[in-house]
Amino acid sequence: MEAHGVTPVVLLACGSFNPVTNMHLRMFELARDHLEDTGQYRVVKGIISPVGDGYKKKGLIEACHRLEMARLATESSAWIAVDSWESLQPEWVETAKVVRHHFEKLTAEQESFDDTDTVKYTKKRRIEENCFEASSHQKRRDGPQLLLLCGADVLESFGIPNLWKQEDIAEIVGRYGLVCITRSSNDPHKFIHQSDMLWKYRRNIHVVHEWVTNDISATHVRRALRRGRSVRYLLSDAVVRYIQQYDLYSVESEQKNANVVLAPLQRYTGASKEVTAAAATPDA
Ligand SMILES: Nc1ncnc2c1ncn2[C@@H]1O[C@H](COP(=O)(O)OP(=O)(O)OP(=O)(O)O)[C@@H](O)[C@H]1O
Ligand SMILES: NC(=O)c1ccc[n+]([C@@H]2O[C@H](COP(=O)(O)O)[C@@H](O)[C@H]2O)c1
Ligand SMILES: [Zn+2]
Repeated sequence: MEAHGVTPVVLLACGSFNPVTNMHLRMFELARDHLEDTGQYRVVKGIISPVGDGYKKKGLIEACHRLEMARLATESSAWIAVDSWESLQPEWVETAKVVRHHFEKLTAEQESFDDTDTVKYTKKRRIEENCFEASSHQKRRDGPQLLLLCGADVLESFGIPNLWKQEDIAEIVGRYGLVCITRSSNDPHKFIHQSDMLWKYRRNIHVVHEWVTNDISATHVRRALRRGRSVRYLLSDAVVRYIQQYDLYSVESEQKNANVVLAPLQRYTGASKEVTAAAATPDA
């Protein structure tokens, strides 16, 4: 039983995880501390959802390896797990759809958990209320609230033309909510202030300031690996061993999708699959 007024929360992080770094895991810890410190939330679970190969990002290695590395990295966590659904889809899946999928899964789990006559009656009444205003529709049910967890670069990517559909951004921040971790060179507060849509839903966006600036990025890690440099302590030891075992990151692997347009840009612009200089994948 939750303390009165405390909302259980599940955090969902979508991304390439190519490979998963210690900073990806830190994001979850930072978000949990921040949310629980408000006294309003209790974070019950964290989910890492690696993107499918259909995303076509430059240097993106096979999902099976990215999934396995994420599994190894989360083995020592009691509350963060990896979910393979997104990465197993044949085509790239919009993030709004991934969030929806996990929300429906959580709802189904909750329903099978509290399937008693009394609860059935309450649920029937809720269905009749049929209210979908902002993230309040999540709070009307007893199940946890689902929040998308991301770094400030992903939030700022909402402003890149033809990368995100406006209705998807509205659904993510309006219906579910977002936790955004600051990242060097990004200013999420300024970005929210400058966007009418994000400003409208600002109460659903939790900005977490990372005071111990940590600029690990998977791009830096892949660069170090193909130069034969150590990446120890940037990734968990099990992930480092796995990368060595399968010799995962090389000059060749970085050329994967080098001539292919990123899936969302292909989908929203109808661009041909071949890349032109202007449509090259943005790096983080
Ligand atoms: N150092 C960091 N600080 C804050 N957020 C981060 C950091 N590294 C990754 N993230 C966030 O983790 C999520 C997954 O990111 P992603 O897999 O793209 O990692 P990345 O390190 O940015 O990789 P790449 O360099 O390949 O883009 C994104 O929401 C991203 O913003
Ligand atoms: N329109 C969209 O839904 C959209 C666009 C761009 C990236 N994304 C997602 O954001 C994440 C970004 O990952 P990267 O930072 O590794 O590119 C991925 O999970 C990707 O699927 C979603
Ligand atoms: Zn990135």
